[in-house]
Amino acid sequence: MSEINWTALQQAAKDAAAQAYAPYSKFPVGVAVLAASGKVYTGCNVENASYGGTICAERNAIAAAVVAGERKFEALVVYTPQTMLTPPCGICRQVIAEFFSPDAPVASCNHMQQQQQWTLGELLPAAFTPTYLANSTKVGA
Ligand SMILES: O=c1ccn([C@H]2C[C@H](O)[C@@H](CO)O2)c(=O)[nH]1
Ligand SMILES: [Zn+2]
Repeated sequence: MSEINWTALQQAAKDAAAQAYAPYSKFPVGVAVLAASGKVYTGCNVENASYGGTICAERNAIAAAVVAGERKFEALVVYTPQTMLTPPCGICRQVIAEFFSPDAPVASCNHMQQQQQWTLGELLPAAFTPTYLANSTKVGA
């Protein structure tokens, strides 16, 4: 694994947060993901008048990377202009687990230059991953 440039990832996540569409929550979020290719992709939260249609910054960043051909990732950074450092929500943890290994770092940073870090395995232990599907036995087949 290459050395992770946290400062660059934090700046990319902050720039993405500036594009957040969050008129309802007023809670802008930006995310940067580092792909195994070395490229960085970003996403912001995109809310909807039908609140359940909202998509988090994490999932938008991962989707942007996937459409560019990426399938493996080394790090994810969340930026929020909040005093409390916010980890990804449950749905996003599941989407992160699809493409990140359990020991991959997931970090949260803010406008106060603070950063907190977890591994994906800490955020989502015993994750349901594609491995389980590959090992499935068809009942009745
Ligand atoms: O890690 C997080 C947490 C929340 N949100 C978004 C969803 C919604 O637009 C707003 C408030 O929950 O923040 C994210 O994008 N990422
Ligand atoms: Zn989320």
